[in-house]
Amino acid sequence: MSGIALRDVVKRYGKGKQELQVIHGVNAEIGHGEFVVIVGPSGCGKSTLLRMVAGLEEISGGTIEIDGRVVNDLEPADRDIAMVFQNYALYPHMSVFQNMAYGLKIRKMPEAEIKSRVDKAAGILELGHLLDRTPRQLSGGQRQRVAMGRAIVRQPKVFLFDEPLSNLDAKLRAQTRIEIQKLHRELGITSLFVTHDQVEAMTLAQRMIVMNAGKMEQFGTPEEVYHHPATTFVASFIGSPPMNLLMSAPGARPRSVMGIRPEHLDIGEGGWSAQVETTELLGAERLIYARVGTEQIIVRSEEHEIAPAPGDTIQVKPREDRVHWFDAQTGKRM
Ligand SMILES: Nc1ncnc2c1ncn2[C@@H]1O[C@H](COP(=O)(O)OP(=O)(O)OP(=O)(O)O)[C@@H](O)[C@H]1O
Repeated sequence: MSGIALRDVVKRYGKGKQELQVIHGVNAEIGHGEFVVIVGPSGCGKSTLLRMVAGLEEISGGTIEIDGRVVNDLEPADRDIAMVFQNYALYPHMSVFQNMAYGLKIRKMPEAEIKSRVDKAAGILELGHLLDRTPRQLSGGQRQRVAMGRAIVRQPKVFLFDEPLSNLDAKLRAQTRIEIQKLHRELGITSLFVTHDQVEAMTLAQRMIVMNAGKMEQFGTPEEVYHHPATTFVASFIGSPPMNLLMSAPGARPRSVMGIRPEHLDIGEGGWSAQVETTELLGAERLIYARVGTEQIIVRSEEHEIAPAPGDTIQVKPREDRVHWFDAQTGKRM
């Protein structure tokens, strides 16, 4: 089974006084054919984790297995992985065909097999009509597809993606996201995908690893992570706008943080009195920024539901079955 297992994985950079631990014992089992996204803020260690799987960074502690085999001491070329980077790293003087074929050529694969693999990948990625162009003659999205094509032709056990969409504009990013999903459905190759963008993570992942400061905060499906965040960090990182986290709202419990998503605060009679500070119309919905006592809250309402002005008082009521409780000290879900 060509899954990936991370066991107590640790990373330290530097030596002696300069030593800095950036990954603190990560454990995760990624199933055969699964698409897993590693998401977290800048500097949380997600690229480092991916680069350790790739063999581009030494593993300071623990083990990484690919396909049931410990790869800690294997060179990147011997790990049967293919990586797609943010900067596509295409050879500018080679054609699209040559770029996609290059990795197979240096492995001395027969010409006919190379041609058949490149043609097949070009078909899947709709690059067939561009094979004679050089990267300069392509759009950003097309270049990214060539970079993916180069990974596909290798027929690796595992795909590793390091923020591959971050150089594309918003529209192209959404399109390429759909292409990557399609590709995964067709090829079913175990994939690890790094991004700092929670929307990208939610839409692409079968399961996601949420990282914070070198630790794994949660590993679950997008639904689990959204509806049952394991910590206050996950609650505020996933979801836009983030979950309201309140220490002193009416009904608060001692030493606890109450969590309630903006869409789970109903406007109407009863509940909390909230002073409106400002509102934002986003099209079909409106965000209302308000104050309950000393707490700041965000309410998400339907556009037609209510249009309060700054200074207005509205009544908001948390849906009881949608309230989350976290330990105020540890931030963990209770
Ligand atoms: N070669 C290095 N030497 C020392 N520290 C490093 C090195 N590479 C990364 N780090 C540190 O390790 C931590 C994790 O970095 P990493 O690049 O994995 O984060 P990231 O989550 O991928 O961030 P980003 O989204 O900004 O790329 C950071 O604090 C970073 O400064």
